[in-house]
Amino acid sequence: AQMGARVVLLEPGEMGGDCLNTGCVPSKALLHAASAAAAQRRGGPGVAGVTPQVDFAAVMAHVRASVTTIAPHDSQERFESLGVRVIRARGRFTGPDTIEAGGETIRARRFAIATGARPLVPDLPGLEGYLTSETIWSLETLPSHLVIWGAGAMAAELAHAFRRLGSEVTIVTRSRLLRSEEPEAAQRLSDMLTAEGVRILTATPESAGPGALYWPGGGVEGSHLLLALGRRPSLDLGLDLAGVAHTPEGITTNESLRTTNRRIFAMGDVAGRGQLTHLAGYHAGIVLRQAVLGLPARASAPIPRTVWTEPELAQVGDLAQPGDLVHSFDLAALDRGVTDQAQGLARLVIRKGRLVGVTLLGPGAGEQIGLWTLALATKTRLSTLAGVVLPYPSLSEAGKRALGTYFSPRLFDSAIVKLIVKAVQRLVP
Ligand SMILES: Cc1cc2nc3c(=O)[nH]c(=O)nc-3n(C[C@H](O)[C@H](O)[C@H](O)COP(=O)(O)OP(=O)(O)OC[C@H]3O[C@@H](n4cnc5c(N)ncnc54)[C@H](O)[C@@H]3O)c2cc1C
Ligand SMILES: NC(=O)c1ccc[n+]([C@@H]2O[C@H](COP(=O)([O-])OP(=O)(O)OC[C@H]3O[C@@H](n4cnc5c(N)ncnc54)[C@H](O)[C@@H]3O)[C@@H](O)[C@H]2O)c1
Repeated sequence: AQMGARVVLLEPGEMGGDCLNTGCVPSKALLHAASAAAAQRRGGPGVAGVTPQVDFAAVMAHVRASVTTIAPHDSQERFESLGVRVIRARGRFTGPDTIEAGGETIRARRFAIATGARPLVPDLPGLEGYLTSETIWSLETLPSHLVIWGAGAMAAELAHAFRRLGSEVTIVTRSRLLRSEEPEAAQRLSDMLTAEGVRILTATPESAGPGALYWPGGGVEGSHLLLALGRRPSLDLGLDLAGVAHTPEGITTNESLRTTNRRIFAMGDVAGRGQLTHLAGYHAGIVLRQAVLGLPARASAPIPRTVWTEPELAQVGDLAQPGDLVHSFDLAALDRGVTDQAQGLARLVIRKGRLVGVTLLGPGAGEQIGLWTLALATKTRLSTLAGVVLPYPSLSEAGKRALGTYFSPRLFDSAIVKLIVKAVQRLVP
């Protein structure tokens, strides 16, 4: 709209979507309060830890206040002030270039589908009265025992937060915690959650009750059950009438995010290429270039991801494949790691002399991953990265030290280097 296009926005729910109302923003606000509680409980060297006094109603007030403080940015009023026509109704395609919303039929040259995803609720006997990422934010009292089914990013973050605020927490999972993340970093994070008292059980539930899951020979009974089994793309949009192909994983798109109908693009969670807010924002830019400016664009940038626990687990690029070189550095071996009693690691994946993936586990990992994302996006050479001067003493040095373990043997164990040094020492005055 700001560039002069005529734009209609359809939204039946809260403006701002999942991230603002039920995802990133409330979860990070909750984690912030949980971190304060953990800091009190932990204390520090020569500083006694104390039992935190948690006022859960006040914690949730902070969660809601965070949402309402950010909400004006995504509000109907703001979009209208920018010249967008906002219709607060669900859209459904009625043909290849028409969509119906709120009793109106809208014909358009271009469409961008960004309908997001909804929590996966499995068909399980006795499953009722459960919480999801959409309903957990209206809790008024701290759950005495939160059972979380699933072990992805949402489970890790919310287990962490509720445990630190004082709930007993049990995660029930069919595999390890954060199974799509780098295995050692995920295992270390899992061990840290366990050390804080989160119970992790491996089981395949066959029935449920209020706050409870049961499997052959066992089960867990808590006060509340949270489903964290992933989110399924919202596809009930009349896509077949519009000639838009899709699978249960999302709308089928090419690298330019075009669907099987040339007029229609898909972006964000519904495109089935990952579920992250910054990915959705990146997709929006790719679609805008084509739909508004008529320029070509492809979604090919490296996308970082962070699990916002303490320590944070941040990754960009590829995980190691057979044949890759993996170089790591432990925060405990770093000067700042020693002074700050920091736990974590930096791990680089090198393929054919090029950096292809980075994992950081540690304080501030989510902030530091930006630099590595730039390195991957610009295909920066390893030698250039090794030459970057970083502030001492910082935890960001871990990545550079990991790179050092790649270069050291090449520099210090090389007969050629030794010969050159000998010659230089003899010849240079
Ligand atoms: C607990 C939790 C924590 C998260 N934390 C993070 C995080 O820290 N960082 C991060 O990057 N991501 C995080 N995410 C993921 C992030 O919230 C999503 O990836 C992001 O919101 C996706 O944006 P989107 O625009 O694709 O979809 P959404 O934000 O889901 O927006 C889709 C919108 O489409 C509307 N809609 C649906 N159907 C129709 C229809 N037929 N017509 C019109 N409108 C329709 C919906 O009402 C909704 O408002 C988190 C998610 C959860 C659940
Ligand atoms: N910090 C972040 O960026 C952040 C935080 C929270 C959520 N999110 C996003 O929101 C979305 C939802 O989060 P999530 O953690 O629910 O999804 P997820 O896909 O990350 O994890 C789903 C978990 O459920 C398990 N699972 C799925 N089906 C199952 C079944 N039938 N039985 C047993 N286990 C099953 C999976 O093995 C996995 O552990 C994700 O796409 C995630 O990327 C992002």
